[in-house]
Amino acid sequence: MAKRAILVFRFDYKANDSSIRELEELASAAGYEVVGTLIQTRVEDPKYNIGRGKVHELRDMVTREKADKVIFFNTLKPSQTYNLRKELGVDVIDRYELILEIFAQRAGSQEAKLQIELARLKREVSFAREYINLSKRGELHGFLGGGKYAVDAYYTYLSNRIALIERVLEKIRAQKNARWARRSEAGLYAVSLVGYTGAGKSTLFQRMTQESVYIDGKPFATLSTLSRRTKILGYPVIVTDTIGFIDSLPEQLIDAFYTTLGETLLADVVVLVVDVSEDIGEIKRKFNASISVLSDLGVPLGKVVIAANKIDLMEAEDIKRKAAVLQASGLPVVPVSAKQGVGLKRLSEVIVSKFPDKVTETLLIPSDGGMLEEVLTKCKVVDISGTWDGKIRLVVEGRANIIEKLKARYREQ
Ligand SMILES: Nc1nc2c(ncn2[C@@H]2O[C@H](COP(=O)(O)OP(=O)(O)OP(=O)(O)O)[C@@H](O)[C@H]2O)c(=O)[nH]1
Repeated sequence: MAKRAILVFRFDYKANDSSIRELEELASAAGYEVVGTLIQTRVEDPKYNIGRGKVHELRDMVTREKADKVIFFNTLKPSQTYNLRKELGVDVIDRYELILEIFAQRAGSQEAKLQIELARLKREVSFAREYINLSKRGELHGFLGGGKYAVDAYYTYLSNRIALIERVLEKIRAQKNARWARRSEAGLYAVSLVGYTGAGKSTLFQRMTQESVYIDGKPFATLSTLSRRTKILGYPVIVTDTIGFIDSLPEQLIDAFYTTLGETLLADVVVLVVDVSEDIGEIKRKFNASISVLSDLGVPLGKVVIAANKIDLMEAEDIKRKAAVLQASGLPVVPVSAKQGVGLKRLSEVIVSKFPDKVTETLLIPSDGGMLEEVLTKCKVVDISGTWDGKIRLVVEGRANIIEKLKARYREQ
């Protein structure tokens, strides 16, 4: 049975609907049933984050709705979490921990698991710091029980563990880079799908690779990077699906997920999937968030193609209007429906037009031996014919260095 959760929002000035919607989506992605929402507009209360009167209201709501958990939109200080738990008698977490819960549920690879642990530990460190400060000021009041010595020891343990995990992740990252280098050496162009969570990356990935990945319409369905080999208009390609972006993702989480997103740096083409069925305000907000993540990663915008997705849900006029908004960014925009397979040919053409170092060459290869198979896996064959002396004439397109190597191979034979 789904756990019952109450969502709490404290806004400084006025309520923000998209923040409310987003936390609801995150909570349901983590498997909670949202049984109540409490919103307050006021400055932060140091003890409970929300006002004391609201805490009483929240306690009544927890009892009435038989809630198991209270989830705060606002980042809670450890002492606030402690005070709220004591007052409410149920577990209290914030948005950061909720995202970690989702990540932990979806983590597949060793790398993803380590990244999540790292993010958790970093949060713990900031908690331990606050414990130390509170204990110095003599304000612990039985909070954490263990006293200053235990907290110091715990702090050291956390720091050592963080350093260790960072070293392991560094190694995994280096191995990945080497793998990518080998792929491009094998002639494969690399295409990465990126975008705001829920934009339809996994659906497009599945279309492009005709293989099934985990899709359930919930945020972060794709946690660890997924790569598949396929052909786009005849070119051998590695397509990679990446974790969904989310704006105002806590900075420590962005750090922790660098390894996953970092791969997009190495792609030849980055397809930014945007859900254009949403209203213009949402489209702009999510588009800007995605572009800023790409810039943070150092992805040159010249590599980026926008797939304006979910046009099956829209009128022609609306598609035009929204595509124009995205085109204002100066990036190429292709309207598509990943779900219904509309616009994918045009998308493929734009992707291929961005492949770097592309050359066309004619090769003459013997009809025996494995050479034909090798050529087929490494480049696009534009034309194929037989010669009078039993050889095969191939017109091929592909990466310049690969075709050079193939020609050298041929001369050797
Ligand atoms: N109508 C419509 N729905 C789509 C289309 N593409 C994707 N969807 C739906 O949108 C939801 C999210 O799609 P996903 O492919 O899981 O999105 P994602 O970007 O991979 O999301 P994360 O993995 O969470 O980052 C699913 O319910 C899909 O069925 C489309 O072209 N049209």
